[in-house]
Amino acid sequence: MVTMGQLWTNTGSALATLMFVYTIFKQWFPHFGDHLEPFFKRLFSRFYPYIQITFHEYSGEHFKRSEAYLGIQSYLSKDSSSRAKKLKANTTKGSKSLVLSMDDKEEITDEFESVTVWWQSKKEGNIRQSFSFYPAADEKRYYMLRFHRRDREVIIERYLEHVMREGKTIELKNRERKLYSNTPGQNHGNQTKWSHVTFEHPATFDTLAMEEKKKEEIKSDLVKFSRSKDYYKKIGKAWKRGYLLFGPPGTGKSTMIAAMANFLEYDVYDLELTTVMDNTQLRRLLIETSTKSIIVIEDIDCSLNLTGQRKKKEEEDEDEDDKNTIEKKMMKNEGDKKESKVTLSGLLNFIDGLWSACGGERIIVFTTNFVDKLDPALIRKGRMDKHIEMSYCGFEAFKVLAKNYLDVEESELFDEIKRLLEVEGIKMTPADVGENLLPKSEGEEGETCLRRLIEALKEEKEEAKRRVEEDVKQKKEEEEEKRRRKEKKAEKEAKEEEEKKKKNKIEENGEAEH
Ligand SMILES: Nc1ncnc2c1ncn2[C@@H]1O[C@H](COP(=O)(O)OP(=O)(O)OP(=O)(O)O)[C@@H](O)[C@H]1O
Ligand SMILES: [Mg+2]
Repeated sequence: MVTMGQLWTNTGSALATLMFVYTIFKQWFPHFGDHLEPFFKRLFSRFYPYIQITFHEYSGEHFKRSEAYLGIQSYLSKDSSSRAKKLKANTTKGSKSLVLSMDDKEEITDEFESVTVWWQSKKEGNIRQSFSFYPAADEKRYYMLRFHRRDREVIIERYLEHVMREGKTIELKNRERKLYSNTPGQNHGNQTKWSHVTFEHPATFDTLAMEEKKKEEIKSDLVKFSRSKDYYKKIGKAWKRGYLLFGPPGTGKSTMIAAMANFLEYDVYDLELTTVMDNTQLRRLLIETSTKSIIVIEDIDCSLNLTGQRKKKEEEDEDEDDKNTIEKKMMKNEGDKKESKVTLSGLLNFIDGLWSACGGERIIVFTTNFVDKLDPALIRKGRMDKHIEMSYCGFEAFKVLAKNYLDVEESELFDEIKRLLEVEGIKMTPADVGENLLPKSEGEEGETCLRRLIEALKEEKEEAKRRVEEDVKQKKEEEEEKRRRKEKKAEKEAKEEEEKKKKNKIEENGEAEH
């Protein structure tokens, strides 16, 4: 009895012999071979159980490298570097490291859902006679995927998508990240355009001085967001998330943005609203941003520089309600200034209008020193989904800084610092703490730096006391001034009233005489 395996082996070797004979035959009788070729192909495909798909490096117009080819190259780079025997190393534009891929004519296998596939890197074209460093123009490279025809469904429906998705992820990981800023271009009239530099900020969540719990919460929020493509699709929401970072200057708002970008490996778009002419330009800038990016608007409360005008108005009308909303600022901006006509509604449209959904995965971060000044419409949940307060340095945050700056994790001086920060409640920003901890000369001891910090904290306490006293004094003076003005006003009004009465009396008397 012949087993199935033996049958396949026999058929395979019979086919191979037939192909060999056919090749010889074709060499001797080239014209006759043309008639037989379709027949042989049909015969061959009936018994050959594999399917092949080729992915050419250049396909279509414009001599652009095919996305599929590049995706496969990235996908295979992770496996080929450990499995293939002959590798090619390439630097590609915008990539931060070498990309290893298998060399021509190499083959590796891959497994997916218990299905085995074979990838081959191939090259076709004329063999050159002369030596040259450059590839021949007629050399064509391609990847060939081979799999059993019983696995057709798995491969076509799921494996190829998996390869493309993984490849894209590896490509994105390998790319050099960029920091974009919008500057008015000289060649484009007043149009503002994105220009970029390589993003190389060293801040990470490890170096960020903040309570561990808060840090972990933000990190898991970011991770959850970046993995929620399908979830956002399911609930019908654009795949974006808004963060509002607020707190006094020097508490690490900008540093946090850099840490977020490094953590998620996103690009950063630093949007300067004051150079944006109008809502149309704002929209255009948004459309030009790429996926996997953080769009940052720093100091949103003073992005549109109108505080001067606001002050004038306040001086004229003292009793005016002190509701300093962005909308008011922007409305005035629209009327008085020619430079920027970005309105609150334009900005809101930018955040959650239809345009914000193009391109996918984006984080929008606003920073401000004065959260109370912002219009509630701007910071409501859904627009700014997560509000993060960046505050003065606590003991836990100090420990992170001491470790980063001085490599000190324990010291007897820590108790005193803890007392000053927690019991005395001295407020010092992480920026100032860091400055005090920074060794000022080569070989300065960690202990010296810690003592300097203790001194600075004590000084800060005195300074804060002085500030409070001054504030009280100033408030008193202001109230006194206000009272005086009110008195003056009342006096003036009484005087006017008296004069009015006098005038009326004279008129009445005059009429009586007539
Ligand atoms: N939480 C922090 N962790 C680590 N370093 C910090 C932190 N806060 C501030 N720093 C240090 O202080 C410097 C200033 O911080 P940063 O620019 O992030 O403050 P900011 O809150 O953005 O201030 P501003 O409101 O003035 O823009 C940074 O270079 C950083 O080294
Ligand atoms: Mg900042």
